[in-house]
Amino acid sequence: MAPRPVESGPDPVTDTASGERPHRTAPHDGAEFVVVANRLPVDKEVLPDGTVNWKRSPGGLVTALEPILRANTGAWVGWSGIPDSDDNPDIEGIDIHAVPLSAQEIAEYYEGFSNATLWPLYHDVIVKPEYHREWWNTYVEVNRRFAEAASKAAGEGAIVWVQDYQLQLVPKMLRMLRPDVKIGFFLHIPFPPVELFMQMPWRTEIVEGLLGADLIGFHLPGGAQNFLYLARRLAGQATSKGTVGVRSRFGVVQVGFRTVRVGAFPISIDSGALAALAKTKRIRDRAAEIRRELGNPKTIMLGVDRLDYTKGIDVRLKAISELLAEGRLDASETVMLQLATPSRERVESYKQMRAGIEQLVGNINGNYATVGHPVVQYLHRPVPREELIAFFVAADVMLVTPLRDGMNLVAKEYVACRTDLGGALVLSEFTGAAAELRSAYQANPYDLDGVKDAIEAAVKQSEHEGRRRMRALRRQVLAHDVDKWARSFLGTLNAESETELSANRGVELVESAAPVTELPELRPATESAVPAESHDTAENE
Ligand SMILES: O=P(O)(O)OC[C@H]1O[C@H](O[C@H]2O[C@H](CO)[C@@H](O)[C@H](O)[C@H]2O)[C@H](O)[C@@H](O)[C@@H]1O
Ligand SMILES: Nc1ccn([C@@H]2O[C@H](COP(=O)(O)OP(=O)(O)O)[C@@H](O)[C@H]2O)c(=O)n1
Repeated sequence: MAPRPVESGPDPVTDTASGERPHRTAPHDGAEFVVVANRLPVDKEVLPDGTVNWKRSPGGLVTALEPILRANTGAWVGWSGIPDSDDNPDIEGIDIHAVPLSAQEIAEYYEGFSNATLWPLYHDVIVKPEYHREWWNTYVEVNRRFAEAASKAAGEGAIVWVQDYQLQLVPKMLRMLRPDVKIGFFLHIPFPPVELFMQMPWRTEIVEGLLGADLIGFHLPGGAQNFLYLARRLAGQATSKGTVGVRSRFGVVQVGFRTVRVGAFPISIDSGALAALAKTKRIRDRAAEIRRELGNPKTIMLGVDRLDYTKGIDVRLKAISELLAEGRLDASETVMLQLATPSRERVESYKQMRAGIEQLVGNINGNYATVGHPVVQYLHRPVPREELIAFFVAADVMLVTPLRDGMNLVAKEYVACRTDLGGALVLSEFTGAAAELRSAYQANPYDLDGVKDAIEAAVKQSEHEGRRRMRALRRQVLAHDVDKWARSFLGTLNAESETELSANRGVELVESAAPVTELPELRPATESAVPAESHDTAENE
């Protein structure tokens, strides 16, 4: 069978509802730089007196991109997070283009295809992905609306940066509407192993959707390599064959006359700002107060997560329960504080997981708490930013145990906050962060004995060992912040020729293959950090 070119005619992704090819929208004195993300960079807050306030979202993406947006006539295309709302908040310096979603679209595009199909499929099928044709149709339709909004927002020759798994069809749709713009795409979650991706009924459409971009970024080289393999096998495109590096040795897919680059750009946090805040008297005083409020135990362990089955909250609770049973942890001198932000609460797998975790918390406290002294303290609510930073400063051991996580910014935030070189980080090997944070106490979250050993080692570490490890972790996190992430991605997107990217010289294209339906013989690496190549870590420098 002949290879299917990406830009071949009528298909469900790029055709309009009327069956006509989309028209290029009229020109373009819009923004020079456009971010397209599922969510807007602001959250709606209704004050007690009824007035509406739009608060900047706390995430790293907004922090990293806001200065670039303000410096360049920037626009942001996204959903407000509210059903059926035509709110279009005014944000100084950023042109906001809200994409309204109906209740049905939220159910089918956001909760359905994004979070009950793609999310579990891309996270190692920890729960079973659901494949429903109506969800897919709504995903296509909503992606089209985002592409149309981006097309309207972008000025002639603009740079458009599309974010994440909810919008994988936007690059191709936008290219059809606006061939003049430069398109980047970044995937914030893992890109799955080929064998798992092949389950997806619409796998070719997704690969082709992404190939509409000029640069496709992943957190880890393994994800980039999985994608290159699929571009060759499913979309029939010629691809480079060398291994992909971190912010270097970019892969290449040749799509007709267009060259699509594929690379690894591990995201990070605003580490300098966080460290500065963590050092303030206000935060240090609050951290000391938190320790007192928790009864001044010898060891405070902390978990900070969205309540998501990928985060392995159950793993750490089971490990703690067994350590207490075996007398390796003493309930009278240990407190585990688990902060869990409510997330995707209408998705069935999230409801089930919440019930399981709350039962584990109850079991541990039932067995080991004394009156007025629960061993596990569990808060199911959002926590204000400064309070969260004080928790990081107060905690002796940070537990980050996901079964799979694209990056995990919490691990980096904890490290950034430990300006005192105190504390210890227990980190799952299956996070993106594990490839960089080599001096953490790393463990395989599927090996409960290994997790227990890592927790025990972290709790019992000597001060000297703790300082040595934290110093190395901090070097890495401070040297590689979110600004470096945004600059390296945009710098690569903007580089006109391969020779501008020194690492990209000598790319050899391997021949394209016909699309396959059977599983490939050669298995590219999973996106796992195991076995991890150390990302050019300042830690090791
Ligand atoms: O928008 P929600 O459905 O409420 O979910 C929140 C975000 O979760 C995901 O975060 C991922 O991105 C992080 C930053 O790159 C990364 O560290 C983490 O490992 C990922 O899970 C999701 O990718 C975002 O789109 C969501 O907005
Ligand atoms: N209770 C909580 C939990 C997380 N967070 C923040 O949410 C972000 C979570 O990012 P992450 O990369 O660890 O994981 P995802 O939730 O993006 O999958 C971090 O910036 C946390 O500080 C929060 O503000 N409050």
